[in-house]
Amino acid sequence: MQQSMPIASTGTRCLAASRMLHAAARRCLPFHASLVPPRPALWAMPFGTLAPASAPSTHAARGVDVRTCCSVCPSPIPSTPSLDEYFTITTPLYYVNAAPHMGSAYPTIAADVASRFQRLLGKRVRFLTGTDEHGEKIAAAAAKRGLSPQEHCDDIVAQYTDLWDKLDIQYDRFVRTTEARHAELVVDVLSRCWGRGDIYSADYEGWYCVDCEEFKDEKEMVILQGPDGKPEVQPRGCPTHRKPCQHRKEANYFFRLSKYSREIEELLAREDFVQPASRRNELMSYVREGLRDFSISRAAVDWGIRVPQDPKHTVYVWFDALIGYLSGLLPGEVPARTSEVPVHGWPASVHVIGKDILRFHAIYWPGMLLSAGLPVPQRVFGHGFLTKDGLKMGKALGNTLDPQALVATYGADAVRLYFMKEIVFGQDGDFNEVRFRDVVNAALANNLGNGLNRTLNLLAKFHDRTIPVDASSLPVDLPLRQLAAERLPAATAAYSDLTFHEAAEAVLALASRSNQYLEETQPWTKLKKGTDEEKAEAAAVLVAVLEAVRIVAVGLAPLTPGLSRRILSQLGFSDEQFQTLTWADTAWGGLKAGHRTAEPAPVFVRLEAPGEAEAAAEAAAKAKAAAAAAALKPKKANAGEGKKDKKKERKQMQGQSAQGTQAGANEQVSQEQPVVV
Ligand SMILES: Nc1ncnc2c1ncn2[C@@H]1O[C@H](COP(=O)(O)OP(=O)(O)OP(=O)(O)O)[C@@H](O)[C@H]1O
Repeated sequence: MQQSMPIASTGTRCLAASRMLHAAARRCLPFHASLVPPRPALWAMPFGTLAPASAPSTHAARGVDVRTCCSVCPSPIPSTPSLDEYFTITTPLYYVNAAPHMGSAYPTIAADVASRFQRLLGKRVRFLTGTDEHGEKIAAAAAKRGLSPQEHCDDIVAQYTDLWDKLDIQYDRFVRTTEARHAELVVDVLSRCWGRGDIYSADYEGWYCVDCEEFKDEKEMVILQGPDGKPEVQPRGCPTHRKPCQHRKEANYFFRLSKYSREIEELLAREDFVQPASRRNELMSYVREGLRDFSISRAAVDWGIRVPQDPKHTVYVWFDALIGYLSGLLPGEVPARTSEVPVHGWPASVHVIGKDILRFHAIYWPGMLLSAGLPVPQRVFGHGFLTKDGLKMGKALGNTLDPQALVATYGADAVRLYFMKEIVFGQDGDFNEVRFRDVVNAALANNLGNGLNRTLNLLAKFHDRTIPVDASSLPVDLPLRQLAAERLPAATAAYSDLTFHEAAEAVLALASRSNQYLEETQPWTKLKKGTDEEKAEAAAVLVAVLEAVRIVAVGLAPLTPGLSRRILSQLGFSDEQFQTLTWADTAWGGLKAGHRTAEPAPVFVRLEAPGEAEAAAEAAAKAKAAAAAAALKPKKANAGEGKKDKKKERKQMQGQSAQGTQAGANEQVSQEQPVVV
């Protein structure tokens, strides 16, 4: 554990240093020297600015490792490679008061999509997710279940990791705030803030929302309606949780947030710090009204990290949880020290969070980081709410949608695509299951899956599953090639901006156009009866469609990784090739003459309502039995027979192979798919 210095001496040393800013501090501690006004905003400094190689440092002069020599007087922060090489993204650290719901899955899917895209770009991605496990709400939830808080947390965390696996979430690190290393880092950060004179003891009185774990300003509280529509006796309530707030008076330790008002205001003035931009104004006016210090300890809460300077207190759950973004980045083998943080992917490129916790991330958190001598995150994205009857879906209200059931019924790709495509990231959105099936079927089953299957069947029938010409040899003004050149850059920009619905639309437009192109050109006719020239033209159409679908598969890989893998497998690419894709693979020209595709099989099974799926399966089984019975009867010459055969043949040529029914089978399709190397 980190040593805890007596408060007085800690404060004295730092205070002394800051009084001597122009003299000794400048000589001895570059960190303190950085406080000498005028100074540029810390977030504007590139890595290494806090500890320029040329800066005089007594630490360095003494030959001491600057990262570990001093935790009380903050040591200089070592530099890391360029920020451009990194992409560090975080989800909220979810509060484990109850099982995850669709609202918990939503930002995690978004962060996964963003990080998969950045990996394709070749960035060194750190995707951090995890859980916030301390505080009175957790202790109460555990007691209600007759479990110890730790047992309760372990159980809920297992539900999160299981859900992330089922949703195909490829995180790099799952942080838990009950980890010993996390506690060590919290103590270290707290000691730094203490050392800066930013922590003091005071009484506080106010209205507390236990569900938010936050004191509320009276003016933001809402009048709650009683069951008969009349205001309740206790009229003050939390605007998010619609529950009464408790009036509390406590002696706590406070963080001097007000000291960082100017820096935070400057930070918010930066256009790209808080996104979407519409959320910035709200925060700006909150800051302009004057930032108040916030309490960072609780005397009455046992389930938390002890404040080493006063062990009667535990660290306030928000001060504790935010530091999870730092402890989660530290690899197991390095000491859990603040000075290690910037060499392991900090600052975050983006924190993805809900709009409910924007104030903590865009105001309190930067204040804490500035005090601890760390860079602030580059971007904070406050997404909207999934709602039910106009209210935020949440664990506290219990009005949730179960993502486990949704994935079990429809598969991960469908869930991922729907929420990213249909709800503008940043705005609120409602869920409707019928619409969900319609949207996903239109995009993935009809346009993409069916189009691919039809084309592959034609290729199998007329070209022995072999690509006849290089896709790169097709004319640059070919409609599909032109559209790909236009839409893929749009998708690149949209993924970078976290406007996922635009990315999905840009890529899917190519899938839809491919299907249309197939209808327009009708290659099956020419392939069957055409001249040599016409046959060559039709072959080129097949290549163009398959190449477009290949590009769609790469372009959709961040959104629907399972489906993309299945498509590429159908196109004859190995699993290894899928694992090593890059965004450059969205360029036209990947399919080469002589390349063999796989035996055609559906890549996406149409979604149907659970009951309908069973009914359809039953009907299919009956039809099969009837066909088998009919086959046993002696055949009669029949004029209609030839026609039927023709129809059947045409259908086969168009590749309209019977697609299965239930979407759960989509995952199975992927497992059963032969991978052609
Ligand atoms: N309805 C929702 N829509 C979108 N995101 C949500 C929703 N509910 C929770 N989240 C995400 O989870 C984050 C908060 O995590 P937390 O574990 O506190 O969830 P919660 O369900 O809101 O909890 P509670 O209902 O107890 O307040 C939010 O900032 C947001 O990113």
